[in-house]
Amino acid sequence: MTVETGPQKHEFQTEVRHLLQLMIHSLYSNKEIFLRELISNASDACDKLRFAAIADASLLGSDELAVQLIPDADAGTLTIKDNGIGMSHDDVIDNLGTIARSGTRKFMESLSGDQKKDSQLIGQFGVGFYSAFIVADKVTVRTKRADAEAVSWESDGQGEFTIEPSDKTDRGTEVVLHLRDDDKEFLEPMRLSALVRKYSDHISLPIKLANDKGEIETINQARAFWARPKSELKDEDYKQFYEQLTHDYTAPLAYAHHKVEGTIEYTSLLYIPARAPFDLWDREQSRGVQLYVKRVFIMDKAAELLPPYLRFVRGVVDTPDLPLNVSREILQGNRTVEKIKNALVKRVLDLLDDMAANRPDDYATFWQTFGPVLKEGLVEDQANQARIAKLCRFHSTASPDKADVGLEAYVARMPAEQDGIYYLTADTLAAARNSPHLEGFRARNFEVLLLTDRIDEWVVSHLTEFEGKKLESVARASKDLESKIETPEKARLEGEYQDVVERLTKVLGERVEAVRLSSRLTESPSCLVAGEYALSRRLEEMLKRAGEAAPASRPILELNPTHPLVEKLKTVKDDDSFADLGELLFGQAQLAEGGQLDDPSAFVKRLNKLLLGGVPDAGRIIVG
Ligand SMILES: Nc1ncnc2c1ncn2[C@@H]1O[C@H](COP(=O)(O)OP(=O)(O)OP(=O)(O)O)[C@@H](O)[C@H]1O
Repeated sequence: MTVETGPQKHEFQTEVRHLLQLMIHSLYSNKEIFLRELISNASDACDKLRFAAIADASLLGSDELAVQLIPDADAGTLTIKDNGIGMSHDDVIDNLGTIARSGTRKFMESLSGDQKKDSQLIGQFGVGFYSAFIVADKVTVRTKRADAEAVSWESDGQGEFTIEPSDKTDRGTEVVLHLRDDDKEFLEPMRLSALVRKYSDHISLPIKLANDKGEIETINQARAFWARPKSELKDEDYKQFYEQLTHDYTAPLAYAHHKVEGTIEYTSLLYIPARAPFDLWDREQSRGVQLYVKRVFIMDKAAELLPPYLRFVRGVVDTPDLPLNVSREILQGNRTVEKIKNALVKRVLDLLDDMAANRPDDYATFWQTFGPVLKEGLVEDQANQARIAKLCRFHSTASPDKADVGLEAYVARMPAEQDGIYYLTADTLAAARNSPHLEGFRARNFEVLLLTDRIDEWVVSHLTEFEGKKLESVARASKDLESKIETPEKARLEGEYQDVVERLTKVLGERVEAVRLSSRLTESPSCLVAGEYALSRRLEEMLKRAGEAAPASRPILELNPTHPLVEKLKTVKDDDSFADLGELLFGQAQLAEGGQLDDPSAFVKRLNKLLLGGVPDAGRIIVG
């Protein structure tokens, strides 16, 4: 029997193979980013060690945590060495052979072929290590955890990797890149220093490199960025730190840096990004700012420091007022955390107020990207509801193409005789713009907000007034609206139509609560409105589509007494013809608001009958 010795062979997970191929072929003109990714991993590894050392101080020893770059011109290798947490045999297999992240597939789907954009995606999806293969045709990783045997991992990035024991004795990881012939530039110390300053200057860990005289120097700033005085920092620095923090290479829209001393002490540096992360809508995804306690990294996404509706905010919070061994459990319900959180919410809202007031174009970008998320705050954060409401922007009949109408501006231009803030909810902007419900409001020059986000229906059920003005749906039978749309002819028309209304109520039976004349319509023949206390029609429709049992409320059918089709009803004596026309008016009212017909085929049959000349012809039927 032979005992197998030497390196163990493993195959890469299929996805890793694809990823490697994509990476190598799509990023050759932006090669340098590999250094940023590997330094970032090394720095994370040191953060992890520092964190582990909170429970076991012996881990830290006397060494300063640092990253070292070691170019070796003779061997043609560049080594990125750290004395961080290191990896065990199993860690190596898990981390450097598979991609356990759900983000990977999305990453690959997001690759656009535009190298600049694609290189920016890499860091965001947690696939940074593999960028080593952009410049290396072989990568060797030697690594050791304090509590495990050292291992050596090696691969040419083709489909397999090997693992074997290593003689490394000190804790940490060395990533040795066997540079391709074309990529030997990354052996030059000048080039390496320039790259570190470009990408990694604000990593709080020292990054070291030997100079021409062989002396080891720190080549970056190596100080916690947020702990530096504001006066020392330029706009550019804030942007660079943002890139390092988020791997998002689109400049942020705004940032705020504060040092607070008083009953609670903290430093916060908060950013509003200009673009949404791919998982913004995934409510399961972790989110939040980084938490440090006395400069020691504690956790990456401390969700407790900001409410969910501000989950787009990125940044860092550093406080001496929490214990170093703070866990997520301790964060929950902690009073210090609660206080910091309230203060951070104010800071973010201040930042947004300022942007809205002084930089409307940036604010428009913000709103387009994160508006629907911020709106959740109207529901979630009662205490700040009024402030959030001011920050919201909507489409309206006065601005149908751009969501740029704020409630303050709306109220400021309301005509004297208007006293509510009117809105219409619909599935699409097109449906909203063309809704028959708007006709009467347009005719009277009352602006109507057009709400088409899924969340809007929920929002208006919580935001019931703004600056003392009630928000009112135009698709609701509010008495208030009724009185406004009164016309002098109303009584006369009502007399004229009494018979039609009675007959139609009989035809439609259980399906409607009532039939009545409308003066909100000026062009369309009919529309449906919800009773004053009923669920909104759209909410009901949404619940129905989601398979939920919506409390069955019946709509009110309103008829436009000046429309020829409605006028025709008065003259149709034959009951069947009357029913046909009545059903069609009811059906089109359902369709016009994006609803579903109860019996579409019957509707189509009736429509065809009328198209083929069966329009209840008053003359003929009277004669008949
Ligand atoms: N120098 C290192 N020391 C210890 N572990 C490392 C090191 N480099 C990589 N790893 C491990 O390998 C994993 C995969 O690294 P990779 O760069 O592909 O993704 P990531 O670092 O998790 O994601 P992101 O780049 O978004 O931070 C890391 O999560 C880490 O556990």
